[in-house]
Amino acid sequence: MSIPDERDLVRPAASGHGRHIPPASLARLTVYLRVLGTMMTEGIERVSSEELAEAAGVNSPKLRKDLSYLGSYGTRGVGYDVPYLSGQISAALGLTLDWRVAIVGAGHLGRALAGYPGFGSRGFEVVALFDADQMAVGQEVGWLRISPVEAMESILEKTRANMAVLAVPAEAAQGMCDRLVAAGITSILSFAPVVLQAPAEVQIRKVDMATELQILAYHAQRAQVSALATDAQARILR
Ligand SMILES: NC(=O)c1ccc[n+]([C@@H]2O[C@H](COP(=O)([O-])OP(=O)(O)OC[C@H]3O[C@@H](n4cnc5c(N)ncnc54)[C@H](O)[C@@H]3O)[C@@H](O)[C@H]2O)c1
Repeated sequence: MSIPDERDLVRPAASGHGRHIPPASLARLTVYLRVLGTMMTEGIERVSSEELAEAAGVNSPKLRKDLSYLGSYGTRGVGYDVPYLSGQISAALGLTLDWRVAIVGAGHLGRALAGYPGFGSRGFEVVALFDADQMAVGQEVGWLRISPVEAMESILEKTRANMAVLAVPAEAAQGMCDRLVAAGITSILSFAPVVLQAPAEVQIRKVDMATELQILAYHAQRAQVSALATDAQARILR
């Protein structure tokens, strides 16, 4: 490992807490958190910003900027304290809270999410899985049993769910969103390909793989065009 830069030691700075973190930085913080988690399992206690940035696939000025949103700054020659920084990012992302997730819709996606073992270690516990299909109700997915959507409100209360995932068809999404909001859920991740309406205090995140693929295709096409242009220029100069 290289010698850590002393600016790398992260200290809490009261002024930084509660600052708005831009979405791109927020996304990168989750990557730093994952990298730091791996470092902790490897017993690494300190890391320089260059090493952390390289492991996360970003440049170190960007990493420093992202960490500045946590109210963190460093002191020359020490490096980041890995467990401390990890705790600091977790706190900023709200992961030290108890997130109890209910999944609505136990089809292909809902079952895959409910059966994924990786959420627990990242602070999310799937506590309920609902479906409208009576044939699906009662089936086991991992350690969960699919509950009837008719009983959703009482089960949300009993399980103290505070976050929901919508994995229902588009036509059912708004109705289920309304019921979740009426039941007090204010954080919803939706996979349904539809724009959902909800009060301003409700956070809705939409996951749209098709959009992501389109963006990927756009970048791939631009890279191709630029490679062709470079090639053509090289031919002319030859
Ligand atoms: N965002 C993405 O990248 C992405 C990818 C795949 C699928 N999707 C979307 O995710 C959703 C689920 O996809 P899927 O492949 O799992 O579909 P699916 O048909 O396999 O599952 C949908 C499930 O929802 C249940 N359901 C229907 N109405 C319901 C209601 N009111 N309450 C509770 N359950 C209800 C159905 O019985 C079914 O089990 C769809 O809207 C789909 O378009 C999004």
